[in-house]
Amino acid sequence: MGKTKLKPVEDVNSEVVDEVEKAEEVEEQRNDREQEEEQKEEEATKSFEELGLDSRLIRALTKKGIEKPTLIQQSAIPYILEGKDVVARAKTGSGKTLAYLLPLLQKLFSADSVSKKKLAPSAFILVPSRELCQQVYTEVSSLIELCRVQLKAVQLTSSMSASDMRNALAGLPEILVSTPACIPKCFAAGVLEPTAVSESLSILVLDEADLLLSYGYEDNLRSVTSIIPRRCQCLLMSATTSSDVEKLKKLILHNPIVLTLTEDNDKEEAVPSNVQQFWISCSAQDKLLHILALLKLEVVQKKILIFINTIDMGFRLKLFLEKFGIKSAILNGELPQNSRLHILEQFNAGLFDYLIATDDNSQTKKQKEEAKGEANKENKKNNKRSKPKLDAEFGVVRGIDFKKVHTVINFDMPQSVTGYIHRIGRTGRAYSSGSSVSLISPDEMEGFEDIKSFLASDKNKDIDIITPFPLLTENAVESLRYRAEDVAKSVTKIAVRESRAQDLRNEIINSEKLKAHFEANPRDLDLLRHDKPLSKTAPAPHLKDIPEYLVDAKTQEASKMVKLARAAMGNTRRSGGGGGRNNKNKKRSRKGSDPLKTFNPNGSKRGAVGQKDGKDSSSTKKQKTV
Ligand SMILES: Nc1ncnc2c1ncn2[C@@H]1O[C@H](COP(=O)(O)OP(=O)(O)OP(=O)(O)O)[C@@H](O)[C@H]1O
Repeated sequence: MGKTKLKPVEDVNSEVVDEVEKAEEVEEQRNDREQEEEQKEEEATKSFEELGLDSRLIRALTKKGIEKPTLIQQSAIPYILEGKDVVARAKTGSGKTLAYLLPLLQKLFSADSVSKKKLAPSAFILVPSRELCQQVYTEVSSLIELCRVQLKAVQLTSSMSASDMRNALAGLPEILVSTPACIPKCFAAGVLEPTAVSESLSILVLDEADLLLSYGYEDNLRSVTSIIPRRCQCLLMSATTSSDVEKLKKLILHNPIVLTLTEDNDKEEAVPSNVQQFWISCSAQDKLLHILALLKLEVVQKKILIFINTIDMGFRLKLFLEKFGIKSAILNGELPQNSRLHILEQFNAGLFDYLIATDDNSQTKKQKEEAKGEANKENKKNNKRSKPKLDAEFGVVRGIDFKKVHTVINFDMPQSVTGYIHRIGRTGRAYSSGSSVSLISPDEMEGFEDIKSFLASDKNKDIDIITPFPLLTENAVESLRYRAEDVAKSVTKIAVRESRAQDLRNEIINSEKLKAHFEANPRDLDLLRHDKPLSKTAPAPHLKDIPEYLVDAKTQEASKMVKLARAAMGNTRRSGGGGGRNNKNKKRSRKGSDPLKTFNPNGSKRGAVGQKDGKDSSSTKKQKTV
């Protein structure tokens, strides 16, 4: 039974038109900024050749579909090739990984390092999480393979046994990718000799530097820095600034070049301008209803990454969506490592469209302590209902390159501005575009205001960079209320607890299978699916399909446009985004196909919003935008 009285269509329309106008203003500003940015980039664009990169690397990049360097790559590569220590801060998704990997590899190409195998690696790349470790290792290995050079990279994780670590290092790799915790572990196990490291190490990279200390790696880093030779080149990469980065800078670097591609005085730059940010106000209980409306009425584009703050909420959401025939997968720090990596790979490969993730920002600090405590308690058998062990090196948000995510949904709001920036940064990577929708309950409003005021441009303080989501009418949401509330009631705490335990058991079994499978077929992605239903009963047919009479005309149109846009964007997607600024026209056409930028609640004809003001829609550049 609907609790809220439905508004007359005219009221809804005028509300939507107001939203449209506000959104138009923001969009105008965004367009101007983008144009300025593009102009700046065009003026400053250098090719990879001009940056002094080796032809083998350039060929490898071409094979990956990457043709032009991003701004941070243009700035950092020449300095790194010169041998300078560099601190680089640039927004999420701006290509920082290649900014250090390309010159690092080029330096190792030199005959000296290739011919004389050393007793310890020449380069250490230290990252805060296992997921990132895997990602960087995959990237560096593929570059080595494509360049056809005799270099070897290995990755170590602190869960590896001493003998596994010894085996990994036996081939005398030039590059070691790991979390900082592994290095002291290698020293303690006699797998690496500190003196050999002092002699061999020529490059040290600290990636996602802003996180390394907060993840509790300070002691580990100190034991590494105590043996770093003075001649070793040190690189520090981060997306946000923090006192931790300053601390690391002092601890490790010598007269570094500091490259800052996000400026403090223009903080909205912290989030890429190709990400449109929206919000929806609703009560905490109504969040399930709103996410159902967003997904079921298809007014947001896939693929979609949904952030929640607790593992239980993740399962509740998955079970809830499942009842409506929406399949999703879950990613959290309680899952075995192999499963996590596999879930990421499958999501990136496009095997499923919805991923529900908890991130480090919301829980890792607290849970890390729990994780450490759990590890210490591991042998105590008395606690029958002890919580599952969490991985202290889990980190799904920071630095992870989710491929082709179009929409990020904050089902729960992150607890800090930095957390928000990193979450939103999972879309709009490199040259692609994306959007975000945050569901804000009254309790979260204060934090949301903080985020908004942080992101507000100093130049335009009054313009909200995060605007109300325009494609969901109240009528459309209310039409689903009865079903949503009914189903939400059926997802009980017990059902959530049982599903969580069951999922963990399944993934532990999967993880063993995966371990063997990955060894035999490292590239095979299709062994196990992670978006299987948790509930034993199939979704009721009447919940799976929303009948047309329940959806108002505006929402139907919005949904149709989102679908069309998706198809169009799929067909016109640029490979790797590498065409960069040469593809300006393509960029425009992508934008033209984004319904969040073209939807007009007054009717299907584009330009009607401009016409409402008596302007000729065809003559106004920004007539269309929402
Ligand atoms: N020059 C380029 N042209 C096109 N795509 C690129 C380029 N450089 C990197 N990319 C792609 O952009 C995506 C984001 O790159 P990367 O993960 O290095 O970003 P990042 O700056 O490290 O982000 P974060 O701060 O979130 O870690 C990757 O998929 C990468 O392959």
